[in-house]
Amino acid sequence: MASTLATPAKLKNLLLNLHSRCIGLHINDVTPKVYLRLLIRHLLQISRSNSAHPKQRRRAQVLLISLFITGVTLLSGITYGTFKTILKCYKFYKYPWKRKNMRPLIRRTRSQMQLDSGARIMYIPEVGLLDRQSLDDNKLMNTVDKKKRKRIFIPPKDNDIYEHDKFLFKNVELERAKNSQLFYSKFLNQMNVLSKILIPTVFDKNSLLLTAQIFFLVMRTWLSLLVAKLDGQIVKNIIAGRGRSFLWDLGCWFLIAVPASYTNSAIKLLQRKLSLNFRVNLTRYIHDMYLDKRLTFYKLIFDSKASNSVIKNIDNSITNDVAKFCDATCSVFANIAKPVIDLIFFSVYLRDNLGTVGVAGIFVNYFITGFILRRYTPPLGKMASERSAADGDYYNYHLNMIDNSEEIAFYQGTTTERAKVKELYDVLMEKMLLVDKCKFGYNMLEDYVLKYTWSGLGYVFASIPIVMSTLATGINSEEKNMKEFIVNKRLMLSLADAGSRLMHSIKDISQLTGYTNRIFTLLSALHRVHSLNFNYGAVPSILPLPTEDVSKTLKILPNTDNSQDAIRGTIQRNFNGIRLENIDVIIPSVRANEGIKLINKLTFQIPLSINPITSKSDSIQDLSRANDIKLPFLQGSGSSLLILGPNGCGKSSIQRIIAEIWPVYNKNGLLSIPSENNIFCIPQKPYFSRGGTLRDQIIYPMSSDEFFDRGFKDKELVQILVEVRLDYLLKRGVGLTYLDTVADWKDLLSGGEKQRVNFARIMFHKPLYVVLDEATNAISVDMEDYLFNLLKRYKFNFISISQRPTLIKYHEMLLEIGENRDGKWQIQAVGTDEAITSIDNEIEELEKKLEKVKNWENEREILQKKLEII
Ligand SMILES: Nc1ncnc2c1ncn2[C@@H]1O[C@H](COP(=O)(O)OP(=O)(O)OP(=O)(O)O)[C@@H](O)[C@H]1O
Repeated sequence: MASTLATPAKLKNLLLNLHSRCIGLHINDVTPKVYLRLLIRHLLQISRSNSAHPKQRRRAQVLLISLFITGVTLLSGITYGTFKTILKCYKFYKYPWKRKNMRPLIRRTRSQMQLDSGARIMYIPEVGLLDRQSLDDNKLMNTVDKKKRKRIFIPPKDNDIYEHDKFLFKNVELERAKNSQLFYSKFLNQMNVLSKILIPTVFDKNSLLLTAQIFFLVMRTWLSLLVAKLDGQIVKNIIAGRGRSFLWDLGCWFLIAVPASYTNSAIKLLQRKLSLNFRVNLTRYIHDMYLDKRLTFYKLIFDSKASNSVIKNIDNSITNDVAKFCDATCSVFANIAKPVIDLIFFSVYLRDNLGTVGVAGIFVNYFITGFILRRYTPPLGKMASERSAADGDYYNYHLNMIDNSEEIAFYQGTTTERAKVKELYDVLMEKMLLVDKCKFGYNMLEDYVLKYTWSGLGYVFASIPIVMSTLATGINSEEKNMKEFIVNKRLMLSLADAGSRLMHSIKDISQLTGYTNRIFTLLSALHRVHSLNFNYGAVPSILPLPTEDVSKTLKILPNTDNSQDAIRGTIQRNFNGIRLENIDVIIPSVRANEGIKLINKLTFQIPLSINPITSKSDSIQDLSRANDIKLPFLQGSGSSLLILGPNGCGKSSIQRIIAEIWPVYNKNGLLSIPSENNIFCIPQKPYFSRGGTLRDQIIYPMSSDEFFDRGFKDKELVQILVEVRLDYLLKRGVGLTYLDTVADWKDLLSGGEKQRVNFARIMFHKPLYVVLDEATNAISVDMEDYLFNLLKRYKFNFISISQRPTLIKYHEMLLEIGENRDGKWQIQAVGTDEAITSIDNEIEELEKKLEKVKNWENEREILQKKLEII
């Protein structure tokens, strides 16, 4: 009993003694209320006063800083907790339906909204980590519905930035900086340009994160310094057998451990967050150029660097390379900043202990070893880039196989495909193994130098001051020496660690160089193609194709001297019709207008007569009217043109020129087209978006969000499906649920059905002008007849491209492209419906009469024979 009573008294005594012995503070009669204030005031006093004992002063400083850091950590934790609690209470009252487990009054079904400014707001379901792990997919979807959604604001695209950056990229590409600078580094120049995308302004969120990271890095180094000192102090106390001081220092040790562990986690979190933010910025930047109205994603195939692996496997570049680049940038920054800050702090501190010569010795050692390591670093950047390319090739080939699985199965092409996949896999493995093989020797050298040589030398340098002071004074104070040695050794090891991390980062920088180069190549290509002056890869001074005329082959292109001027045709938009005037249809290539010419000076227009005044006003009205399904069908002039010609003569290329995805090279070529809402091009190969519903396929390229936003109803789609005779598809589901079915429609629908969906798209969008490329070649004759009559009934103006003359009867005009591939063509009016029907009838009558000719001849012979007998 006595001992239990004595224990609190003993503890109290210990605490009082600790205060008075370690920092000279007497707290016998102090109440807990005033204790903290008194302690801080006393610590401040001692740490400032020159008369205080140096030991006490240092202790006071350490304590003050530890108290400050712990206070800040606790305060930020409490503030965050309070904020979260207030937020929860607010939501609890703001959304009563959540409390009562009811449905909200207005339910958001769509994932994004477009604002007037061009900005978008997206809603992403937030599902906690635990929920994800414990639920299967179906349950997950249900839970997502009930969980809160995260709101993401995407600012509108600023086109000026892209126009401005285009020149920055071009300058670095042309290496203009090389001439004006003494030291030129391609990597640094590329990184300089890319950094403006990663951190656009000084006050950007990312620069704040970066500052926070630097702050925590400095704090980490400083805390390590404190820990090193405390370590030495603790060892000294143990050896001297000072229990109280030992306990005091141990208390400080645990106190410092709180901010130290917080700092380490914060550094990792900030590095990850920064990397993700960089990825968001970069991906957004790429998407803005790659997926916009200038059709960069299509035109990239014509870029001068289209054969580069970065552009060839652009899917891999946009997804994998961007992520790797952002991770590598952040980790290189942390890997360099950490040791550099360590080196500065530790060397300043060590200079007091080891002297200038000692620190200089350490740095000379660093530089020599750094030089050796740099000398033997394998070209990791290049290898990383090659490995990434091989990765992309392998992945892409698999993707290609998935896309064309049915075709390959029909051809029984498994063996060939397997050989190709194996070859690509072997290349990938070889590249990966090569990287590891190259790293093997280097890692050995690195380990020997950094781990063992440096720590060995560390012991030498750490022992220098002890040996020197022992020699000078002749006294060997074990206790003091032990403390000094422990502190110096810890700092030396930290310094060696910092130095080795700096050396390790040589390898990381080398890898980063590879990724930077890939990303830079990707962005330069995107800038080139996105530019309004994109010249479809025209290169000046390229010889024209060899022709029969030898003298011609020797001639250097006159028109492509300046590649910017390669495209000289004129495009007139918002025209109330489609008109081509003197247009040379040329395959885009490096030879520009000297490339392969498919059709010469093509000239035609639909409708036949266009009033230039109505053209202007109609095009403005059309923008608001064209897509409104509630309005009756537009009563266009119903003109039609059929383009006939043999395979490969350039029929689809005319459609490409009308759709503005191929250029008009010749100077006197004039292309006049309606506003983009009024023209609809149906490509030869039907396209179906992946993972979409049947509704998404019918309304493509409109999104289902827009469909509902604009007040369209499913029943209108049903009406359209009835028109194109696809309504039987709906019977596969209950009610209209089949419209919501998500499937791989490209594989699910038959060839003819796919083409009929194309007609449903036309009926839904109701453009004034339609260009159809072999849009009915998989459809039966009676259905084809019905669909063309449908187009005529609703008075669409349409251009059909085909090689079947049977389609002539559905068109008013016929454009025939020559059989001889000499670029010649002719256009003629086919006539009205009545005329064609009458011609058809006449032909039929004549054919019937011809069938009877034989009978008549037989009859004549019989009659003649009878006459002879008589
Ligand atoms: N991106 C391209 N690069 C190089 N050549 C191309 C490209 N696109 C088309 N061509 C070539 O242009 C020529 C005309 O192609 P186009 O698609 O216009 O033919 P078409 O008359 O529509 O033939 P078909 O009736 O078989 O569809 C073809 O010889 C084709 O190989």
